[in-house]
Amino acid sequence: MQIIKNPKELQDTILNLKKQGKKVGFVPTMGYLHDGHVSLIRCAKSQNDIVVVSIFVNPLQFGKNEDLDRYPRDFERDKSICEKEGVDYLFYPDYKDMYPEGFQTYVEVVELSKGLCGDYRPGHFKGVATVVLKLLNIVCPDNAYFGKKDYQQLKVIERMVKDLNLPINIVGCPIVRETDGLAMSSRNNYLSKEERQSATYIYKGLLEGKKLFQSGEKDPKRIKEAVVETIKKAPLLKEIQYVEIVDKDSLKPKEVVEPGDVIAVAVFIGNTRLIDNMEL
Ligand SMILES: Nc1ncnc2c1ncn2[C@@H]1O[C@H](COP(=O)(O)OP(=O)(O)OP(=O)(O)O)[C@@H](O)[C@H]1O
Ligand SMILES: CC(C)(CO)[C@@H](O)C(=O)[O-]
Ligand code: BAL
Repeated sequence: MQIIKNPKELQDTILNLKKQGKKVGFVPTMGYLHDGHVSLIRCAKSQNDIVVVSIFVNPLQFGKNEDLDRYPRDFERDKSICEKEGVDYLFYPDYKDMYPEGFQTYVEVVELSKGLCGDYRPGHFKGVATVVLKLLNIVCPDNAYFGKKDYQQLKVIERMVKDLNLPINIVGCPIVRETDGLAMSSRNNYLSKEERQSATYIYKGLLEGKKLFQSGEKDPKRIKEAVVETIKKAPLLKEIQYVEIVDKDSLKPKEVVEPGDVIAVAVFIGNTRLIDNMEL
């Protein structure tokens, strides 16, 4: 596995490989890799000749009072996971490589960045779209892999790729969960033992919502109530930011719930903000 820090060097390397007819798969991450990331890497391995993983904690997508400084980082550990998974190139740029002096170009996917996390993390999806467009332009992949755990992010990126005619196939991958249902996330690392236990109520809440829908309920208010009531049982719950039932493509709230809609939640367990969702 080759580790490359310089964007131009990676771009030249990949363009050369593509001239040789190689198919390139790309998995963008912020590092502190877990089995959710590994599932994306394995999917990329199975569908491409060359796999590129990036690790970059993108300051542009963090709000002023968010966790940029304490976001977990362990490059050596990430490196050995990537090596073990057969990654070909690990892109590990510095801030100044991604945002050199004078940087002033941003991308905004206007409507899909509103609602859900967009309401609680102003500017977040502008930061995500901008860095992902840069990464896609640097890596020039045929396929790029994103987890459905960050459902709104996936939709924002799919839309950006479509709107800007990028010749890239975006692949959405299933959520990987711990055995008790908690969606894997680098931020789970912040949780104390008691908070980790409380966090299991998020998945339980989503399951309650799905169960109610499967029993015939179509009123989003009732389904939301069932989700909220269950999540409220979490002893160390600090705040439920949102529980919404949305259309899987437009992310607009539903009046009548249908198969394919998505229940999306964001909660604080202690000081840790966790998101999750479930397709109905
Ligand atoms: N449990 C998971 N299952 C599937 N994909 C995941 C999972 N967790 C993260 N991903 C995906 O991995 C990619 C990189 O995400 P990121 O590095 O931010 O990890 P994360 O665990 O989501 O971190 P965070 O705690 O910041 O949300 C994204 O496409 C994200 O959706
Ligand atoms: C897509 C991404 C790597 C952009 O920084 C990040 O938002 C993430 O890890 O989900
Ligand atoms: N996993 C999405 C990146 C973020 O929360 O900033």
